[in-house]
Amino acid sequence: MTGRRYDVEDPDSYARPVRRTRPRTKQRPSYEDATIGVVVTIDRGRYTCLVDARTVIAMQARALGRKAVVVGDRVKLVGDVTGGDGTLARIVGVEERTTNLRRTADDDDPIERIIVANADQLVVVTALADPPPRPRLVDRCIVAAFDAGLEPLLCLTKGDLAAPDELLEIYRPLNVESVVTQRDGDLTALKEKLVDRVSVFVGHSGVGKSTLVNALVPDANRATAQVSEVTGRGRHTSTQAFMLRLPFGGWVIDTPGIRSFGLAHVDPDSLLRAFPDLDAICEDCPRGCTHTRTEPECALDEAVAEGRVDAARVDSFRRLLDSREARSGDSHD
Ligand SMILES: Nc1nc2c(ncn2[C@@H]2O[C@H](COP(=O)(O)OP(=O)(O)OP(=O)(O)O)[C@@H](O)[C@H]2O)c(=O)[nH]1
Ligand SMILES: [Zn+2]
Repeated sequence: MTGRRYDVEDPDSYARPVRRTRPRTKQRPSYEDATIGVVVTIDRGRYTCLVDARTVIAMQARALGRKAVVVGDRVKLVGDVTGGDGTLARIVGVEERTTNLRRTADDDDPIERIIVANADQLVVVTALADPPPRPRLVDRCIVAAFDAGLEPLLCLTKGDLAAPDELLEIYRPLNVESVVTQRDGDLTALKEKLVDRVSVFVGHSGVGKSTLVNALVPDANRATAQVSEVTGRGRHTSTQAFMLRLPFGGWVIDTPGIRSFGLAHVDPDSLLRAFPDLDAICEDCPRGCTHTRTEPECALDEAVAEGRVDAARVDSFRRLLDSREARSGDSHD
């Protein structure tokens, strides 16, 4: 078993207090000499981190407690951080996150989870045809993005099969950015949106997400294969998020295992924050107003009636609010 060689050295030796006579708080090592790495993928307790251009495999030190480490996290590494064959570093800390993309517990998975940390854009990949677009799923992705403080980007694939106009019209009132792509087509517009940013790609099976990622990161397959070789854990099962460096600057995080976004944790005001114009209007709402269609005194209705805001925009915002409710068919399969 290849995993054995990792056990030669006790992975928790760094975390253990050296002198037991000191007060507890002072026993903690400061890890001032820790190296910072970015977690690019996780597989059964092995964290693949990038330190500069080096791949370093690590495991969590016990000192970290039950704190979850996710893809995109910037972590403090100690121990052997050379990335040499058979070496294993330890994660002793997680840097504060700028964003948290999360999903609520659902039937498939009873735990609320952070999926990805520190991303700034959510690329919702949808085919214009084959398979047909599923606007409700797109809505739910957009809600997850706004709630997490990520900017949504609609990426409409298979532009050779159908025109994007109808779908774009649905999202126009929300001012969501979009690009249309097709296989072997010009990706300049998409690349311009991705450059120097950390973008999470989501989309259900068959929309052409892999085709896209492979076109953007020519050695994507090699990178994932290499990691499974280094971790000695067999071929990458393709169920874990995987962060890849874009050759033109920035990162993409492919999320093959994310089949749905549970949204029960999303409260109306966190979504409202993504709509500053509507947010300002809602200052006049009664306390506890949820701004949905059924609210009798929501200030949005008055604003629409007085022509202070585009009715379609309010409608679209409320459609997003409604999409939080779970329904069968919300999975991306
Ligand atoms: N016509 C057309 N077909 C495309 C385009 N992009 C991808 N496809 C095809 O659509 C199918 C699905 O593409 P994938 O890239 O495997 O899709 P995926 O979203 O990664 O799907 P999974 O691998 O199941 O997660 C493949 O047969 C592709 O060749 C496109 O722009 N136009
Ligand atoms: Zn309201």
